[in-house]
Order: sequence, then C-alpha cells, then structure tokens
Amino acid sequence: MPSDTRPLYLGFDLSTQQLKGRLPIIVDSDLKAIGQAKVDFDGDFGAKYGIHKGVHVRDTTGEVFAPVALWMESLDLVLDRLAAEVPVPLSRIRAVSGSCQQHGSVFWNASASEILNGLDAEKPLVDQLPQALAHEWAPNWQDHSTQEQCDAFDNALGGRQKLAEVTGSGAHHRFTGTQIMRLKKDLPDMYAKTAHISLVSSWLASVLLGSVAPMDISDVCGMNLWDMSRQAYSEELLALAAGGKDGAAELRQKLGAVCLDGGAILGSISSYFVRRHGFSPDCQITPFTGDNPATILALPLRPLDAIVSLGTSTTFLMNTPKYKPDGAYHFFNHPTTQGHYMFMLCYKNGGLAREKVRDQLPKPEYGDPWANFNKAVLDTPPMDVTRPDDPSKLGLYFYLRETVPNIRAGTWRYTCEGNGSDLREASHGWDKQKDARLIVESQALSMRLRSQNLVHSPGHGLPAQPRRIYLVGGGSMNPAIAKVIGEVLGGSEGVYKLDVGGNACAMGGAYKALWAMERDEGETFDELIGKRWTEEGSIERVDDGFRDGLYQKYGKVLSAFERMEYQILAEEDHNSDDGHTVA
Ligand SMILES: Nc1ncnc2c1ncn2[C@@H]1O[C@H](COP(=O)(O)OP(=O)(O)O)[C@@H](O)[C@H]1O
Ligand SMILES: O=C(CO)[C@@H](O)[C@H](O)COP(=O)(O)O
Repeated sequence: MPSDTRPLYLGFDLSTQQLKGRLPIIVDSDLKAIGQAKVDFDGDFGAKYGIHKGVHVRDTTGEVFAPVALWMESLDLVLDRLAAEVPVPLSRIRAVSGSCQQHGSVFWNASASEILNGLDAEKPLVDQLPQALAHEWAPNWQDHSTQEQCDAFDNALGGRQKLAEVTGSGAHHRFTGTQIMRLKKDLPDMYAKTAHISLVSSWLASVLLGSVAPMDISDVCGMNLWDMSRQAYSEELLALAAGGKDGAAELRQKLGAVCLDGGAILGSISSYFVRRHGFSPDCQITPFTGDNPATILALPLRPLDAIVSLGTSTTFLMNTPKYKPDGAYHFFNHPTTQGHYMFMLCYKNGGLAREKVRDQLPKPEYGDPWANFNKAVLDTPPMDVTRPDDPSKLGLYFYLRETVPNIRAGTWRYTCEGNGSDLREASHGWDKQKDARLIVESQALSMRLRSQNLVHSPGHGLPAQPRRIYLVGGGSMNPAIAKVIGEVLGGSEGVYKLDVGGNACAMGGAYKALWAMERDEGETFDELIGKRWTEEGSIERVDDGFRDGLYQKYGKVLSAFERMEYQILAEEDHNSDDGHTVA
C-alpha cells in the first residue's frame, strides 16, 4: 500500500494536567508514531478557569474537581494543533481510542443525547456542550472528601476484604461509587437532573461519537460498583450509593450499558469533527479506557513484568491472570484480554510530592529544573547509610492525604537499624538534601511492600522481584529516579523507559484502536501487537535493576517501613472527621 494511504490510529490522553493526542502510523510489521500535539491545562487555560495543576481544591472538605468546560475547549484546541503539527491530514485517521484519568465522573442532563447529536461545527464545543451538563464540575481522582461513604462501602458486604473480593478494590475516596453517593447527598437536585453519568473516558468517547458512549470493561472497575465474578453491576452496592432499591434501578440506568469487548466498534465519529476538524466520516470510535489500563497496552507486557507510571500520580501496574484481591490495592479487568487482570497500586503523592521536595533545594539557574534534585539523589547513599553502624533513614512525604496507606498530609522522618529493628522518629530531622533520595526510596519501598505477593523468583536462585520494570510518565525522563527505583524494586532484566515516555497511555489507546480495526477473528491484543512491536526504537535500558546485596538490604527494612506507617496511622484521632481506615 503506498505510504500516503496507510490508515492511522489516534490515541488521546486526557490526564490530570494535560490533553495529549498521539498519532502513530501503522505499517504492516511496525508501529510508528508520526506526531503529537498537546494542551497544557494550566499553561493554556489556567487564568481563565482558575485551576492549579488542572484542578480546583477545596481544602476544608478535601474536594478536588475539574471544570468540564476546560476539557471541551482543550479538545478543540488539541485537534487544531494536531492538524497544524502533523504532516498528514486527519482524514487518514481510521479509528480513535484513548485513555483518560480514572474515576472522575461527568453528569449529563436529559438533553445530552440531543445536544451531542446536533453539534454545530461552526461553533466551538464550549459554546454548545455545557448546556448538556447537569453539573459543571467533574470530581477528580485526588478528591478525598468521601470518608463517610468509604466506611459505608467497606461495611456494606461484611468488611473491606469482602468488598475487595467482589469489586477488585476496598473502598477508596476517589472511586466513582463513593463520589456519586456523596454528590447525591450534597446536591440532590443536581442528581435528580442527571440523565447519564459518564467516566472521563466514556465522556470523551461520547463527545467524539456524538452520543452517550458506554463505559469500558476495565475503567468500570474503578467505581467500587462492578461485581468482578458476575461481570455486572452489584445490586447491593448500587442500592447503597443511590439510597435503596428504587434508587439502584435509577442509578443503573444513569450509568448505562458497559461495553464488554475492549475492541468493539462504537460507531462513526460525530459530523462535528468531520466538518470542523477534517476527520473522515468513516473514522470509527472504539471504547476509551482509563490511563492506567491504557498504559499496560503500550507494549506487550508479560506476567512478572511491571510498569511504574511516574505522572501526577505514581502507579505500579502488572498484567496477571491471577485474581488476588486485597483492600490495599486494585484489580481491574484487563482492558483487552478476557480472564486477565490489571494489578494496580496508586499513590496520590507522586510527581507533585517530588516537586515539593525539589523546590526546597536551590533552583538551577538554567537548564534541567531537576538537576539539583538529581545531584542530591546521587550524592546520598542508600538510606543515607555511609558507615556500617549508621542507622537507616526512612521518610514519608505526603502533601495530600495518601491512598495507600490512608495517612494525612505531612512529612515524617524515622530511623531504624539495618535489620529493621529500633524504629524511632528522628526528632531533629535531617538535611533537606537527603530528602531527595529518601522520597524516591520511600515511594519505591511502598510499592515493593505492597506488590511482594504478586511477584516470585524470576529463576536462577534470585529473590522474588519483577523481571523487567518499565518506566512511563513525566518522571520517566529522570535517570536518578530510575536508578533508585531499580535499586529498591529490583528487576532481574533491568529497568527500561519507553521512548514515548510521558505518552505511553496515549500510545496504548492508539494501539487499542488499531487492534479493534485490524484483529483477525479471535486474535488477542498481545498476539497482534506482539507480532508488530520491536524493542528497538520502543524502549531504552536505563538501569541495571536488581543488585545482589543492596536489594536484600532494602528488604530488611520493609517491616520497619510498614511499622512506621502503622505508628503514624495510630497517632490519628480515631474520632476525628479524617477517619482512620487503613488502606
Ligand atoms: N525530568 C523529570 N524528572 C522528574 N519528574 C518529572 C520530570 N519531567 C516531568 N516530571 C514530572 O512529571 C509530571 C507530569 O507527568 P505526566 O505523565 O505528563 O502527567 P499527567 O499524565 O498526570 O498529566 C510532573 O508533575 C513532573 O513532576
Ligand atoms: O486515580 C488514579 C488511578 O487509580 C490515577 O492514576 C488517575 O488515573 C490519574 O492519573 P495521572 O493524571 O497521574 O496520569
């Protein structure tokens, strides 16, 4: 086929701080990215919407939310930029999918279908679509205003572990079921006016489709409402969120159908995008998923490989056929492979917490803003142990209430012996330079602690650990962070970064659209992408990973790290509004 007629697949990424579109060109045996465009929410629209890092925060309640109109403006703008920046017409795009920040929800009113279907290409989305909303704000995954609702969810089926067994997760502040329950209580008129509820992923798919799109099989698991063994909504949990049996039926209707096939074709793109942005009327929309499920589609991920996503949130992801739910982590349906799951740990205090520590150090006058942070990381030895009898330093750096564990905002500095004994608070703290290494170690130790049941020995007598660790997200550009992650988490075959770096989830979305259109009968995503994907040009080895001796040293302080978390949790007033659920 001549190169200028080969079909293209577009993958969006609507994440916390930006909307990105990546446009890979697909050839017979290769998958090649040919261009991208980006809207930065703060940079492009910060003043207009009064947002900071893509969201509004209400400190008194713990609410975190984003203006939906911001995403409407950003969608038109990113497509204008894409058309200007890529050397191919958008009419060559054959199908679109994408990945969006998880758990956020958009509340549509009863005129949504009519407005979506009748968009006028002469006017921007932001002049027409807000009228289709019942609520101008979308709760964001950093929201932590739902402790009361989390307690109710954890108790509903007989305990947190039971909830995790049924839905793949214990109750979490950000999960959509707890958010819907709170909004129904706080804003009953808004809830009554709501005809449809979308996740951010199905919202973006709806706009592109020109009708309300179904939720996707993986992203639907981020609600605490989906029964994993039945692959259907849990009636009991719907009733809990919506206040009784009648409420459950109404809520099920608002949530709509769920698309069980990640490679389904939902329909042709809305004529708005054909007329305004030059898409072909034959361009197809396939289900959009969450940014984390899409990230595991950015490469053929084998069981025992792990992805660490260093975006606004930090997430640790694995593809596994085993379902071993626990209140401290998440199991989602795999976005493309039935019978497989995505294991996930998710931390709120990821990139922004590292930025806070970085900003305590002198700012480099020019060049890489991370240069001084990186120097401090590399100048500090593991756990700041220089001599054999130095105590090991451990810290927690939370600028927001954390998810796992559910610890309030604050900074804590502790020491212990090399074997994990004699844990005590470092009453005089330590030099700020050391925090740079210690925050990265702390984030990696938490991931190691909570993923240890999921990994086994990769062979050759090695201790249990991931085989390969792939880094993605904005922080994956950072070699000092990569080194510490390898030292703490291991990785018997090394640590790699994806060449698409911060765009892995958009790439995963584009691959999903490709699979939807080009799969043979019964051909799995991994089979199709595995045949065309090559390591060369896709990944780069950035660290050795497992280091015999040092890996075991970090292993010895894991129990002290866990005790430190418990001690801090125990300090919280159990009767305070903050609650004390151990996640
Ligand atoms: N060189 C770097 N070193 C460390 N962190 C970085 C670097 N470059 C970007 N980041 C971090 O990446 C984060 C954004 O990552 P990204 O994956 O684009 O975010 P999101 O998808 O959540 O919008 C920023 O908060 C920033 O802290
Ligand atoms: O809440 C979660 C996962 O459960 C977050 O990972 C969000 O999905 C947002 O991700 P980024 O903006 O950091 O990409």
